[in-house]
Amino acid sequence: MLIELKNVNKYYQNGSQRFHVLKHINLAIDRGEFLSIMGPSGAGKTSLINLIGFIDRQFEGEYLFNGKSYQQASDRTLSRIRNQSVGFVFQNFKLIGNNTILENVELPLLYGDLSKRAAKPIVEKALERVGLPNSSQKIPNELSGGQQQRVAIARALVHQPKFIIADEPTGALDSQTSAEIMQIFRDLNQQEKTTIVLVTHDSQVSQYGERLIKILDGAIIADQEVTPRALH
Ligand SMILES: Nc1ncnc2c1ncn2[C@@H]1O[C@H](COP(=O)(O)OP(=O)(O)OP(=O)(O)O)[C@@H](O)[C@H]1O
Repeated sequence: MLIELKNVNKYYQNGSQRFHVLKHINLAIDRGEFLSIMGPSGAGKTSLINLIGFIDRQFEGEYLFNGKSYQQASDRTLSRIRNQSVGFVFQNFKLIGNNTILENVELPLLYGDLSKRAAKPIVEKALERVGLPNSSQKIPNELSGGQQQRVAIARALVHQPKFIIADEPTGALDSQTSAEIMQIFRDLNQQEKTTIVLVTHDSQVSQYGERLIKILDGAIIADQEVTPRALH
């Protein structure tokens, strides 16, 4: 199992108030899965993926990644694991505006100690993979929203992470562009066996995955297979 959460509980402390944001979460995600997470605003989706993505480890219970717990690891170890293992894609792309597309996408490789010269062909290939050849010298503002999200996907993929976390990746896109972006995720999952954990409000978008969990008030209330029929 790639990811295993065992009886995870999380609380936010605000002054004297203690808020139970994740309740008894048991969740196992295998290599190669494409899991969508749905739930209303405030249900705890972001809290859950922050934990899975090694951003947050203030929780009770167990998180095993490749069978190993990092709950007691140093901050340095945790960021190393995060940089090596996870590719993040966000709703608002989070590209660096003053940097070229090449500079944005090469970052995870430079963190991994590759030289710029060695990174360049890998970046070009990743941009081609997401349908954006010949744009590496542009800056993000010269691209459409959908194109910027393609760049963000290339950046998330370029260092071959163990899994991708996509947090509302279509939230800022029109429906046609959303469908194009979701098709890229589906292709990555089906052709390259990329493990994907996707958060969405949009039930249409959740149908691109193969498994759907629903959370409500911090608890998983459904865990179901997405049938191909549901695609239409
Ligand atoms: N740092 C924090 N301190 C206290 N409460 C918090 C904190 N972060 C989130 N919360 C609360 O926890 C609940 C769950 O938040 P979370 O962001 O995980 O939900 P979400 O499902 O991702 O919502 P959205 O879809 O709006 O992003 C919300 O009620 C939120 O107000």
